Amino acid sequence: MMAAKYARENNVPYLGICLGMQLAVVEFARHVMKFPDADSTEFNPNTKTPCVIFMPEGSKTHMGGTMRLGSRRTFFKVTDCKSAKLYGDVNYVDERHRHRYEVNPDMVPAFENAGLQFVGKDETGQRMEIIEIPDHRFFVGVQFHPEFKSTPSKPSPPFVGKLLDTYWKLSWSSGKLQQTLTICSNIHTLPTGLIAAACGQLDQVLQDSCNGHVVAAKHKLGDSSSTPLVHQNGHAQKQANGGVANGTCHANGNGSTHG
Ligand SMILES: NC(=O)CC[C@H](N)C(=O)O
Repeated sequence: MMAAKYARENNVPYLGICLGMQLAVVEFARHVMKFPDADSTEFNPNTKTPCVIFMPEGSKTHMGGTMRLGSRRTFFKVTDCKSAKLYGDVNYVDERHRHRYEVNPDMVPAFENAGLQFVGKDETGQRMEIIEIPDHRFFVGVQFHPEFKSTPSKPSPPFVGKLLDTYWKLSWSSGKLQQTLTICSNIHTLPTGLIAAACGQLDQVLQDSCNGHVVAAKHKLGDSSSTPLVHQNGHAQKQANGGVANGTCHANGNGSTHG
């Protein structure tokens, strides 16, 4: 909660996942909306300001069966937001879930009046999936777990966005993000991989760096049309001289070694 407060007040990039989003909401209620006893009923069942409440899915009582679990759909309700841009301006995303408590839907209008946006919701509009503070450089909370679908060569968009914004204070306004990424992608430094990941081109960059080249990513954010050219979990054969046969390389290992 202190980390969320510090990030919010000091314009430090913040990505809250599941409980991280819930705590950011409680923090916002306490310190922006001035409800000192705001809480999650998970921690204080008697709070007079229950901003996060038990919202079971499936059984309402059976322990173990009350969890909102697995892949669920999130619809973007605000199209001009950072999360929608990161996911490639899609209408919805499917991400994995694992929780029982959620933002109290009855308090959403009050939160929105105070400047907290609920940019992603489930199909009923009752379950809050993504929050953002529009005035902040990068303050994003997700009720789902983006890490579950994140892989080395296709990192999840919220993580890429947080890292990109940490390295550069990006301009997220319409049309500017692509321009900023194009400029950044010409800098041949560590973030080349990050840019490539954001553009769905990490496979290409890994392939080219195996061949001794470093290339700038050119495709637009969210464009996943590039064809993977390397083994992501692969079986390329490493030669005795330490080289990799056929110019192939691994994103995360498991190659066999000869000699
Ligand atoms: N995965 C989590 O962070 C769980 C958050 C919270 N304890 C819930 O069940 O809602």
